[in-house]
Amino acid sequence: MKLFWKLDWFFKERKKEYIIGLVMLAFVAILNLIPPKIIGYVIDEIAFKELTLQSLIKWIVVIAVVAIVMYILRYYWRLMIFGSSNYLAKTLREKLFRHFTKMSPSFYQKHRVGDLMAHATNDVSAVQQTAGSGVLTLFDSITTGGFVIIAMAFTIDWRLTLIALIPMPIMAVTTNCYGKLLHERFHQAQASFSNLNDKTQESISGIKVIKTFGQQEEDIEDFTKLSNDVVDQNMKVARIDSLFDPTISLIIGISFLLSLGFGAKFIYEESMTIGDLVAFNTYLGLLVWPMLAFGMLFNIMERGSASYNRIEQLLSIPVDIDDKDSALDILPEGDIYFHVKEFKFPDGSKAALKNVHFELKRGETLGIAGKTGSGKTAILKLLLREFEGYVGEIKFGDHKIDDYKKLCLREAIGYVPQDHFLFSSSVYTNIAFANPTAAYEDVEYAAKLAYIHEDILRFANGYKTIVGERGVSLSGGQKQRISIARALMMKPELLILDDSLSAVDAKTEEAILKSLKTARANATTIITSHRLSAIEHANLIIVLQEGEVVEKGTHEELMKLKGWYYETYQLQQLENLVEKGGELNE
Ligand SMILES: Nc1ncnc2c1ncn2[C@@H]1O[C@H](COP(=O)(O)OP(=O)(O)OP(=O)(O)O)[C@@H](O)[C@H]1O
Repeated sequence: MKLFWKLDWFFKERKKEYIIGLVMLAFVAILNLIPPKIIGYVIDEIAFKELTLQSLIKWIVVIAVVAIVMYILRYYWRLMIFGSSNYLAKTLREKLFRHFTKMSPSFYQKHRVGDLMAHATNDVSAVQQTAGSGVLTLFDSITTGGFVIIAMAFTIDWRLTLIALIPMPIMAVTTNCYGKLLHERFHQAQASFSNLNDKTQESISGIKVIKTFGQQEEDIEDFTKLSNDVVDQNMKVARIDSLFDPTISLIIGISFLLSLGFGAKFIYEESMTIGDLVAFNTYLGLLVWPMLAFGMLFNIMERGSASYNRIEQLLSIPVDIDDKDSALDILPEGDIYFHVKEFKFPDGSKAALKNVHFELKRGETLGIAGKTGSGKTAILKLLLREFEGYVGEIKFGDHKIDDYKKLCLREAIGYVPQDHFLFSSSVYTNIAFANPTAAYEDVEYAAKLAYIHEDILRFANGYKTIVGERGVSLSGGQKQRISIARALMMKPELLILDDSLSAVDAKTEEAILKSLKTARANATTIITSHRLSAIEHANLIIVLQEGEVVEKGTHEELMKLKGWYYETYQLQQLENLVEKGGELNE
């Protein structure tokens, strides 16, 4: 029942609907008492040979009116209570989604997507049930049960009522035991559903890899294992859940037996009429539902509270990178000042960056080179404030990057990541992502700068072509260039290309870089690349090795150093020549 207290914020929000719904429910419970009483009267009138056609019609009319009023009230309380419970699901889903969008990449490193989806669907719907069926079963079992017992005791016979209630404490004790067992089992059932969800999500998104490696059978086997586990865990729940109905029916059966035996005795002693006993037994029949509802209540509450605990746990994880109270609501602009003595990823064992220092004037270009895993992307992630916890200082314009609102910082940076992601929508929507109301000309201009315009015109539906998961397959280079166009649409103060030209040929790379230079004359650019031709015109180039800057300067200065940069550049030039030679010979 603790869950009801935890959800009091929601019940307060929808107070009016719940009060109206519960008042209607109480009226239904009262009206429910009328038919058995009438049946008792009619039977006594028959027994005493007093029944007339007139009184029979009168009772039939009363029962019909009661039935119609109950019909209307039942419809409206359902609308009020079940309708309102939908809003709880909506609020929880939105809270979770908002929380997910605030979390940094390290949160997503620790939580699996399928698990998060299970929280937002299965757990939310279990909690929704508490606010719908849970409230109903609790209130209905108390009101209907209470009114029926009062009617039995005060309008028929209190002695028989007490006798009929003798088995009830046994029911209270057993259902309590079942409830405790259920709680733990529900937790396990929800956790195994999360695992299955995670597996499904991963298999569907990785289907191409699975097929390429011919791993379908193994994948199906893994899936079946998890699916069996879900069944096993739910069977454990069902084994306890199934005990409720038989236990309650048995106890009600004992009550019937006792009331029949003692009722017969009271009739024999003439302290009760036959009509009273029939009415009493009909009331006892009315107690079956509140008892069953009580059993169901345990099930709903335990499932709901296990799910609500999971949701609360997730929502209580603090946003690790958040705005300061006094965060600046301005877009950063100006020079970049990057001085990091040391940075370790939260779950990294050794420093990803050590003594990385550079300064970049507004409008300049920085090139970052180095072997794979040397820390190039780590620098960018710190600039984007995706990670914190470094020793040092990073400034953008006049302020440290953590002095700005995160949203402002990100709005000033157009980031084209290595692993670009396109949404399942049109090319146009993908490019205009940061500014959905952008004019067609602006989108086309950005596409032209990224050298993707011509390709787009060749697609079947031009800018309206659907791409992404449900759309046409694009080449790696096309995806990269659409991602660049998307970043350019922001007209960012700082453009970051994280190895974003790796899938385009050298000629296209050169053309893109040239057009960026002219179009973004006063804006700063950072390019990381394995192909040094992409950064050779940069104002400053740094070469990283195991997180440390080992070479720093302009292209000419680095060539004179005759170090890693020089050797790699020479090698790549040679490869270029060989490729061109190949082309000439063809
Ligand atoms: N989120 C992370 N958590 C822990 N360690 C990480 C994380 N991201 C990267 N690393 C580690 O930090 C080091 C630097 O990685 P980074 O991605 O910056 O390299 P990179 O130079 O960009 O490589 P590449 O050229 O392959 O993209 C690597 O050893 C990598 O394994």
